[in-house]
Amino acid sequence: MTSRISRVEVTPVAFADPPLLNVVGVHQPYALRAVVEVHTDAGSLGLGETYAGELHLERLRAVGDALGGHDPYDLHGLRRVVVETLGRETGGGSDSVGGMLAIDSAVDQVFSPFEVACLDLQGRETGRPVADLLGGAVRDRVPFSGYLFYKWAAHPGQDADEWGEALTPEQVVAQARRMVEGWGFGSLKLKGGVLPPEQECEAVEALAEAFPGVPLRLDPNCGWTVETSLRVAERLGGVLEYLEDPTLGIEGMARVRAGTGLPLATNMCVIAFEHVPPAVREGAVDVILSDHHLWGGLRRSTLLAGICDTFGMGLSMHSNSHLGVSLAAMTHLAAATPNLTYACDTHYPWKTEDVVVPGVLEFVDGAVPVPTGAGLGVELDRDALGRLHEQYLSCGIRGRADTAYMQSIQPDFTPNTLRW
Ligand SMILES: O=C([O-])[C@@H](O)[C@@H](O)[C@H](O)[C@@H](O)C(=O)[O-]
Ligand SMILES: [Mg+2]
Repeated sequence: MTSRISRVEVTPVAFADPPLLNVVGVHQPYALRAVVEVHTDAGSLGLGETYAGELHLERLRAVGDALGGHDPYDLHGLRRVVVETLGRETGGGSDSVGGMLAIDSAVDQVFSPFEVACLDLQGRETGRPVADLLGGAVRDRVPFSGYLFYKWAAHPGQDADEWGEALTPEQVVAQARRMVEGWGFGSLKLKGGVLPPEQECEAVEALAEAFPGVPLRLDPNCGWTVETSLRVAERLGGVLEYLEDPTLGIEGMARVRAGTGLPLATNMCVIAFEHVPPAVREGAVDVILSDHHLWGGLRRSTLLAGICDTFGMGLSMHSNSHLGVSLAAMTHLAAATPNLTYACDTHYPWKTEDVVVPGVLEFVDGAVPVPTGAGLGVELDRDALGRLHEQYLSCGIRGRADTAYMQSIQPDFTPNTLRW
């Protein structure tokens, strides 16, 4: 008899996050995630992980409540449940919601952790790794890039963390050294948009000198005008593997791309399927950063990969602060995506706490060996889940608010978007 979903648990957790700086402010002392568990009446379990802002949690719970009796192998039906549930929540079916973008994007984001959990469950039941359910692994290890951030030594009122301050080129190089020595990363990405572009160029040049031959990326999250982007592209043309989101919007990116031979990548102007046609038409980008949390799960991410392939665009992978369930899902997806040839982003080295049992997800020479166990190959550490849930309840943070947190420390701060 086909097993049916009997119970869904959505558990928000908070884990310690260092004061990483970006274009809109600084990371709060805790990052939030939601762990999704899908249980069946046959005793099977599947895991997913996603964002944990309050509205998103509400939507996850509404969908979770609607999933009782659903066949966990029916992923198209699962998507219909998400569409119907969110449609009801916004006062009608998605067809009656004007604009579509918000609702469609919400559907993808809410669908994603349930899809991942159902694939994990299917893998556990069939004894196959999730990569096998996505067409099979084409690589047995997935390279990630070391993700460097300008940062303060500590959150206000706390002792310095183990990474220390990184505000100068020398400190950025020291941070990179720690990443390379600790995790073996063979490529590096610097989060920019924090300091004037000349200073960020100096940091990249210092990295190039300290790590000859290592592919480098710079991502100012639209901190620059088109003119500044072109100036930076000229200066760093021989140094960067790609420049990520130097400026705002498809049109702005297309203007930069028309003036440089340096490949441009994005996780900001192409974040949903409807953005792909205008981006292709206008020649806005060379590389799209996929993200299964945003693009509607693992199978839709492989659809995006096919589209990139068709249009001759490169494919890389985006990351936000995340835990081990997501790292496992990212690794299976990347393993089963032939044209994902760039090292993937991950915030994983920045966290000190996790919800999965340690030992499966290890970085070896900058890559994560694809878990070979059934499903995602990771197990929940129930004590850790409980502890991080308690931390969520007590920390008072209910959504990501980098700008508000920065303004609580520097009241005159305004986001650096298009500042330079
Ligand atoms: O964690 C951060 O501060 C990053 O800036 C993140 O929010 C971005 O979404 C991301 O890493 C990116 O590549 O743009
Ligand atoms: Mg980016």
